[in-house]
Amino acid sequence: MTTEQLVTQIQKKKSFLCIGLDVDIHKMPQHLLTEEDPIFAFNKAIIDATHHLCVAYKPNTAFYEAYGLKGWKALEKTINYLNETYPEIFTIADAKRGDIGNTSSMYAKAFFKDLAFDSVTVAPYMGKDSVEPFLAFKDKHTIMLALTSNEGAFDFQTKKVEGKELYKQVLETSKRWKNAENLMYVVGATKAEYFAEIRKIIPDSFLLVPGVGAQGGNLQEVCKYGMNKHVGLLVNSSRGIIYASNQENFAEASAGKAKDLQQQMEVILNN
Ligand SMILES: O=C(O)c1cc(=O)[nH]c(=O)n1[C@@H]1O[C@H](COP(=O)(O)O)[C@@H](O)[C@H]1O
Repeated sequence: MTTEQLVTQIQKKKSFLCIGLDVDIHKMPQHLLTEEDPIFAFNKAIIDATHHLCVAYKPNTAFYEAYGLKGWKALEKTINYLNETYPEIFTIADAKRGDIGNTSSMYAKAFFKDLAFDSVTVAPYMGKDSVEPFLAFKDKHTIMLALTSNEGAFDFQTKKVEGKELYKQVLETSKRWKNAENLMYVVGATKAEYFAEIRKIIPDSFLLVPGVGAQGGNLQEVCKYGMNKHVGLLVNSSRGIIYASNQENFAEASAGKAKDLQQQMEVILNN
């Protein structure tokens, strides 16, 4: 999917919501456990109930890898279902990959070709040759960790190296890489006070913003400092939406939570 197509969807749906499909079989409605593939059954129900309220879904691969082959199969069924049924949706494999060049090429192939995701999250730590293999894919997007939502972000990312915070160096340096137009960045919603500085370095890039909902990030604050003229934000909530209820009506309850966020986004977009 191109960035222009993503922007069109945001304008059409009046939403820049990304729903995180972080499935934990202990938290899902227990009546689904009798299904042949409970993880896929859960995802399908959530997707069918919420697809009109969001523009992206983000399965975090950890929640699938934890269940071995069955989990990977459910991930494959989920991305195929999204691509076949709702091709207008932007898909994110939250895998946080990155390795020496030839290994990164295989990771890129796994998520962009075999599983046909629109984007994948990547760690910047190993540098240019670990990220460029992902950037080589046309109309695919590499979402690089910049300033993450967790407490540990202060261990390295905000530390100054040669007078400048590491996350700023990540942003400035990566802008010069080959096919950098395919880069997006992760900035945590819990770090709203950093968005203005970040926008000075990357005014036009899309930002994936996790941390609204269960981690306590504030949507209005994020938008105030992080939004650009093309919106430029994908705000993610996972647990806050998908575990709204573990009863028979779980999908409806998730749609209610998604609608709450979508309506707040609509107000922001109309202002
Ligand atoms: O890359 C991510 O998506 C990510 C980066 C980050 O800084 N913080 C963060 O929470 N995430 C992911 O975003 C999701 C947040 O989930 P909830 O806290 O349940 O909304 C999880 O899949 C996290 O792994």
